[in-house]
Amino acid sequence: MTDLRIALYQPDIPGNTGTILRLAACLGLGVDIIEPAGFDISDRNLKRAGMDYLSAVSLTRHVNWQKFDEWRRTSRRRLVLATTKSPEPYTRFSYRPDDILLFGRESAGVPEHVHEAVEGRILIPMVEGQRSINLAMSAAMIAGEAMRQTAWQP
Ligand SMILES: C[S@@+](CC[C@H](N)C(=O)[O-])C[C@H]1O[C@@H](n2cnc3c(N)ncnc32)[C@H](O)[C@@H]1O
Repeated sequence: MTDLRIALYQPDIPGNTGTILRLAACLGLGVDIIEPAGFDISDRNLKRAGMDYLSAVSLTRHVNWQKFDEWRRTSRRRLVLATTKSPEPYTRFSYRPDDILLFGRESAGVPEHVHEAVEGRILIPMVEGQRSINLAMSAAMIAGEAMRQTAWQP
């Protein structure tokens, strides 16, 4: 497998997940949802944001972090975590075409053990004093840079 993927760690807000699923459907990116999510996949706000694009997404749901991590290690993929706690700007990181871009939950990011399990940690630099960028916005920015560097073709 060589597809670039977006993974969402226990997402809380269905509209963000729907927006990311629509982005992935349009760009041909795979998506992994690491459960438990804070909503059901049939949530009407997810459907409103994802619209009819949802049926076109290559989506895999993983029952928990452990199962997801086992799967991605077996498939020898790197995990690249987007986090406000990294000093490394996302534009300086060298992406591979089969990387999994991992994003934390809206309420709390990812726990420490997930932070430690990944191969890369990247930051979208922000103005001093600002806390974080919307999950779907940060996914679009980082996926865009990874696609640019790896000459991704939908
Ligand atoms: C709304 S933010 C989470 C904020 C959360 N309170 C925290 O402390 O991490 C949701 C996710 O978007 C991504 N994100 C948001 N802003 C980011 C930034 N400036 N750099 C890298 N990732 C970012 C991260 O993956 C983050 O876990």
